[in-house]
Amino acid sequence: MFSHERIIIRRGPESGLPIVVAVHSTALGQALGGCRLAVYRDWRDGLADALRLSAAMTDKCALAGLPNGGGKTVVALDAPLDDSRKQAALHDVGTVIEELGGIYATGPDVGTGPDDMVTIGSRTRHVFCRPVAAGGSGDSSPGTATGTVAALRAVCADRFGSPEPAGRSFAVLGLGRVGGRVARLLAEAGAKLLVADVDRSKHALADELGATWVTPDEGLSAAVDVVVPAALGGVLTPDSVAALRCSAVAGPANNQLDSPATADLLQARGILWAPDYVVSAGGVVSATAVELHHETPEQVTARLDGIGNTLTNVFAAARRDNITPSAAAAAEAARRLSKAG
Ligand SMILES: NC(=O)c1ccc[n+]([C@@H]2O[C@H](COP(=O)([O-])OP(=O)(O)OC[C@H]3O[C@@H](n4cnc5c(N)ncnc54)[C@H](O)[C@@H]3O)[C@@H](O)[C@H]2O)c1
Repeated sequence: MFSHERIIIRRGPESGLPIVVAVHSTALGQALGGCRLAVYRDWRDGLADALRLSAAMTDKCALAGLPNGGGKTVVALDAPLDDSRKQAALHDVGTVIEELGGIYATGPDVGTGPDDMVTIGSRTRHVFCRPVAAGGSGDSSPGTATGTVAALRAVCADRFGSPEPAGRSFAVLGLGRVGGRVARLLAEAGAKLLVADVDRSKHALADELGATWVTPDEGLSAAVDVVVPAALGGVLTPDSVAALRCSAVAGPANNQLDSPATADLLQARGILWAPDYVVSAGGVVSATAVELHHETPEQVTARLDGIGNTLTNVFAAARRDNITPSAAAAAEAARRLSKAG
C-alpha cells in the first residue's frame, strides 16, 4: 500500500547524484530520519531503502512518544565518494530538505556522522545530532545504551518477576559504541556477562568487566537469561532461533529479524523478543533532544526510562491479544498515529 506523504527524487545540482528524500508521515509532527550515503547496485534500490526505512521511523518515533513522524534521506552511490564530492552531496541534501520547509529533519545514518550534519546544516536548519561543539546533541550512543538498559529491565521484570539485572546472565553480541556501554552498565548492576565481538581488541573490555569472552555464534546460542544483539541486523533467522537457549532476546541492533515471520518462530519457542525499534529508541530520543526539542537532561532521562514502560505495555498487550510483541508494537504505533489523525 502506498502510504508516504511526500517523496522527492532529485539529481543533486552540485554532486550529480540521486538524492532521495522520503517523508512517510507527519501525523505526529515533523518527520525525522537519518541521511544514508551508501553504494547501491541501482539507485532504485536506494529509493526502496528510503521508503522502507522512513516508514519504520514513523513507528519508532510513535512508540518513543516523540512528537515526530518518519522520514529518510538516501544518496544512492555507484562507488564510494571522495571528500569533495561528499561535501557536494551533503550540500544537495541540505538544499532539498530546506525546500521542504521544515516538514522533515535529518541526522546521521550509515555513511554520515555528526560532522556531516554541520555541512548539511550550512543549507538548512532542519538537521539534528550535530557535534556538541557545534551546539548539537553529539554522539547518540550513550542515550541508546541507557534506553537499552531500561528495556532490559522491563524484559527481566516480565520474564523473571524482577527488573534487576543483578544475578541474571546476559550475552552481549557486539561491544561497539552501544554494546560496550550496555555491557558496562549491566556489569555495574551485578549481572553475569558473556560478551562477543569480531574485533579481538574488544577482549580488553571483557577482561575489565570480568565478562566471559565467547565467539558470536557461541554467544547467540548460549544458555543465558537474555541475549542482547548489539552488532549487525539479521541475526534472528529460522536456524538461529532453533538454536537459541535463552529466555529472551532484546538489544539495540537494528533489523534483528531476517523476516517478520521469524517473530512467530520466537513466540512458538516461548522466547520473549523485544522489538528492536522500541529497544533502540534512545538513539533518536537523545539525538533530537537538544536541537529539535530543547529538552532538559531530566526530560531526556524520563523519556529514556519510558522505553521500559512502553515495552511493558507491549508485552501485556501481546499476552492479552495472543499475538507477538512485534505485532503488538505495530498495533500500538498504528493506534497512536490514528489518534493523531
Ligand atoms: N549508535 C546508536 O546510537 C544506535 C542507535 C540505534 C540503533 N543502533 C544500532 O545498534 C547496533 C550497534 O551500533 P553501534 O553504534 O554500537 O555500532 P558500532 O559500529 O560502534 O559497534 C558494532 C560492534 O559490533 C561488532 N561486530 C560486527 N559484526 C559482529 C558480529 N557478527 N558479531 C559480533 N560483533 C560484531 C563490531 O566489531 C563493533 O565493535 C547497530 O545495529 C546500530 O544500527 C545504534
